Amino acid sequence: MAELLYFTGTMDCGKSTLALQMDHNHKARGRLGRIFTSHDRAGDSVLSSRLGLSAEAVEVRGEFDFWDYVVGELTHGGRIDYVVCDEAQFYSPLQIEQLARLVDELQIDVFCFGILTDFRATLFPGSARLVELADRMELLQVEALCWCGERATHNARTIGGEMVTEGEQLVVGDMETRDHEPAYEVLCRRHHRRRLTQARARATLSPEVLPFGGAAS
Ligand SMILES: Nc1ncnc2c1ncn2[C@@H]1O[C@H](COP(=O)(O)OP(=O)(O)O)[C@@H](O)[C@H]1O
Ligand SMILES: Cc1cn([C@H]2C[C@H](O)[C@@H](COP(=O)(O)O)O2)c(=O)[nH]c1=O
Repeated sequence: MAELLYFTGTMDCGKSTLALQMDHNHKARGRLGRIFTSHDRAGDSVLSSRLGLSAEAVEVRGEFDFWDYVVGELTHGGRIDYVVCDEAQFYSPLQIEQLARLVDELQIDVFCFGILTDFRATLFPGSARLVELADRMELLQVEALCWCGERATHNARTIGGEMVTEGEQLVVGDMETRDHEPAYEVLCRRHHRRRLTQARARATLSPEVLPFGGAAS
């Protein structure tokens, strides 16, 4: 029976790597799939992982219709056994519903990967719809860590190391801090609530109370 699966976790916990591995494993068994993504850091129409792997992908824009795309491919003689959908938090609720329809009506496996919540700890609309519709959700096993050593559960947006809470929901970015440019840092809930980023902790806490001797980079 086909399934709609949602693999989720914070930023930088290995979701895109797993997406590429899932594609590889299914392909290796002769199954045919398609890869989709949206606003990948590496650019348009590519699914990239921080481990250096990448693959061509179909870019999912606002008007993109998964049902029309797949039916079009099948009508023209194509075969699709599964789809891999990265950065699924950026898909619209309607697009998530189209994915569920592919599972139910065409028996296509749908593997989605994405973060649940934004920099304000609010669900992305696409992620919320996935939580509502997925057959199963899996939290990635590789734990991204907060600077304090606890499991990171939240995504913070930073500018110059300071956490910000104003701005657009969608701002493509990575974990390295560059002057005046938005970046991201993963934190435990306690430190996300207190807006205590690594830079702020280093500036305000004495080295004795910082974990790892204050040396975490
Ligand atoms: N130099 C490295 N050596 C080993 N693992 C790394 C390295 N750089 C990144 N990683 C791993 O890659 C993960 C990020 O992978 P990625 O698939 O890009 O994450 P996500 O899609 O969840 O943001 C990190 O959590 C880490 O485990
Ligand atoms: C928290 C948050 C993240 N984003 C963006 C930043 C990245 O481009 C992606 C997440 O990619 P990853 O592969 O999971 O690292 O999402 C955003 O636009 N808004 C946010 O609030």
